Parts: sequence; C-alpha cells; structure tokens
Amino acid sequence: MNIVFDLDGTLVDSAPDLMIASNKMLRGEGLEPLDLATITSFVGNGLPKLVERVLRARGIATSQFERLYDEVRDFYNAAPADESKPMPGVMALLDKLKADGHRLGICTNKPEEPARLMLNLLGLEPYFDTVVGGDALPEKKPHPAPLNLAFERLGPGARLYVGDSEVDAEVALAAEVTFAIYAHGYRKQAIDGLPHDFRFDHFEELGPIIDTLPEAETAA
Ligand SMILES: O=C(O)COP(=O)(O)O
Ligand SMILES: [Mg+2]
Repeated sequence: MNIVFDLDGTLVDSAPDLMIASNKMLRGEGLEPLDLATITSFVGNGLPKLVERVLRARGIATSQFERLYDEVRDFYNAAPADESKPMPGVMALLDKLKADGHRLGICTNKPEEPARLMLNLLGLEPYFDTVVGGDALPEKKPHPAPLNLAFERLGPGARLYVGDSEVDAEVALAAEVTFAIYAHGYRKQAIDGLPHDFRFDHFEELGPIIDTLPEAETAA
C-alpha cells in the first residue's frame, strides 16, 4: 500500500537542531536562547512560522522577519542533523515496510531543502519514493493539497498517513485518509481529542497495524 509519513516529531526527533539554529540567530541579536520544550512547541507549521514564533517569544519586531528568517534557514541548512535522530524503531520499521513492498513517502511542512538534507544525513532518504516539503505548493498542511500530492506521486493503492500532531490529524481528515498517530511526538493536546484511526507508542507497533490494513482498495 501507499504510506506517507510526517517528518518532524514523527520519523525524526528534529527539534534539537531547530533549537540550535534559532539560538545562533538569537545570540547574534544579543538575546537569550530558547529552551528545547519551547522550540518543540513551535514546530509543525513550517520553518517560517517557527521563526515567527521565535521572534514573538523574544519581542523582536516583525519588520526584522526576512533578515532573521534567512539567518535561521542558513544555520539550519548547514546543520540539520547534528543532534537530530530517527525516533526509536523507525529504521527497523522502514526496513520491514520496504521488504514488504510498500511505497513510502514524506509530507512535511519543513522546507524541502533541509528535509532532504536531514533525510540524507540520517540515512533515511533511500526508503522514500517522494518527499513533499512545506514549500512545494502554495498551501501547507493542514490543507490537504500537499498530502494529496504525496499520495498521487506514489500511485494507486490504499492510503495510510502517519503523523504526530494536531496538524496531521486535521490534514488526514481533510484528505480522507486513514491516520495513525504516534503518541510521543510534538503534539500539544491529548490524543483522545484528535481524530485518528490508530495510535501507537513505539514504531515496532506500527508494522502489525499496517499488516491488518486492506491492500487493494484505493482511498477516495
Ligand atoms: O514545522 C515544520 O517545519 C515541520 O513539521 P512536520 O515535519 O511535522 O510537518
Ligand atoms: Mg510533525
């Protein structure tokens, strides 16, 4: 079947490098760094939105956005995977899914350039037939267009989306695809309040869930 994954907080614990890039920018402005929990709470709506939230948290005028966004982006593109790691069990799951013949894709709100760099540095890129980044289309998740594009690129077949956040629950609903939510990502609300078909606490639980899904039917 066709399986599309979210990236930050789902496949990869990526917040540490987002924090480092943001804090390099803040240090350059003579401002205090932000901690990991704060930066983690800013992830999920794309890098421009994260930078916007960083500026707001440190009382920086929005007129400075373009210059400071470029700084964070350049710091991040230079080191997107120094401290970031695949979530526990991800590599074993991807090996199994590839061996079982599934087609895999990524739909992330992270811009495509750092997304691909990070995947490459972590050895994840070969598993994926497509990567749709947050700057691939004018719309970002939770708009269904990027997720639909990822599935269209994978071709016909049953569809499963795997993500970690409010944004992912919303986009799955909008795109009318089966949704599995990872319980230990960057979500802010309780899982029970988010629409989902499956939840899992460890990636070793996801293989058996996928094995129960019908292969043939094409999602609407
Ligand atoms: O907010 C981001 O930049 C990326 O987040 P996502 O991979 O969870 O979509
Ligand atoms: Mg995510």
